[in-house]
Amino acid sequence: MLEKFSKWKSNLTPTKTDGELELDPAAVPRHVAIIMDGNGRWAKQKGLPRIAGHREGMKVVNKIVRRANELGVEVLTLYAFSTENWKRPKTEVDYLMKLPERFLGMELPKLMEENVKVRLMGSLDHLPEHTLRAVNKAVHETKDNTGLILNFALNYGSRFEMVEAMKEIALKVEKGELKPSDIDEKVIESNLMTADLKDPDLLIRTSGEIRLSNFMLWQVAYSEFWFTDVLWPDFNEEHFTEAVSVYQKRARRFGGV
Ligand SMILES: CCc1cc(N2CCCCCC2)n2ncc(-c3ccc(F)cc3)c2n1
Repeated sequence: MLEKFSKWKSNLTPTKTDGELELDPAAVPRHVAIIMDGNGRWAKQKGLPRIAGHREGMKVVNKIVRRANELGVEVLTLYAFSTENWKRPKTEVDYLMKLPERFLGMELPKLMEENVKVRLMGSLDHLPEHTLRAVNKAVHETKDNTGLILNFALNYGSRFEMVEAMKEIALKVEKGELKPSDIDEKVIESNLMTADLKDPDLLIRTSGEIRLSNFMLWQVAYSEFWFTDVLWPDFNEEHFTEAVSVYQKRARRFGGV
């Protein structure tokens, strides 16, 4: 089983340079979701504080958003902060909560130029006011853009999302808007935070961990998974292109249905 898993992991560096990877523009995954893992480990390996890894990781977000947009990806979901991350030291959480405004302060003009639409998913009401202000401003300013949907998962947890969906459905049954026999996959999906999005075609996780970590558990039921040992701060456009190339090869092998 272990060697089966190890097949999933790509090498530390792309097997080919970007120029050699042939991608089929008609078979680009519409929705790519990424668990951006390995920031703390990257910092530790370099003898730096953990926040240095998060800062470096934020620069990678920029590069991958650009590459995804270039390739024609429709939705890019990035797992930026999980419901479990609140357990980290306060100093680290405080630093993380400043990253959205730092990122948007630098990148929002370019995101506008590139017709990118910023979207959020998670329990946003628990975020600090300054974080909320920054992300809501970006969502508002980009709401009419029609290009790549950049979906940040902030204070997101899949089990919480599913519990909330079940509560909403139970309420609709209680109010007589729904019968229990009406409840099917479509009803559940329409009550999830991703109701307006297609499921991820490709899930990428960096840093060598082979786990979902309570991320989009319902939505990734049929997704292709691509795990890489590369730590997020070392992840680059070539790694992203390689993940898309591997996705396309698998799709071809399984008839792409
Ligand atoms: C709130 C925690 C957090 C952490 C974080 N990291 C740290 C963890 C993962 C690596 C990437 C850098 N980033 N990077 C961008 C954002 C961001 C979020 C929303 C938004 F609208 C614009 C940017 C971000 N947010």
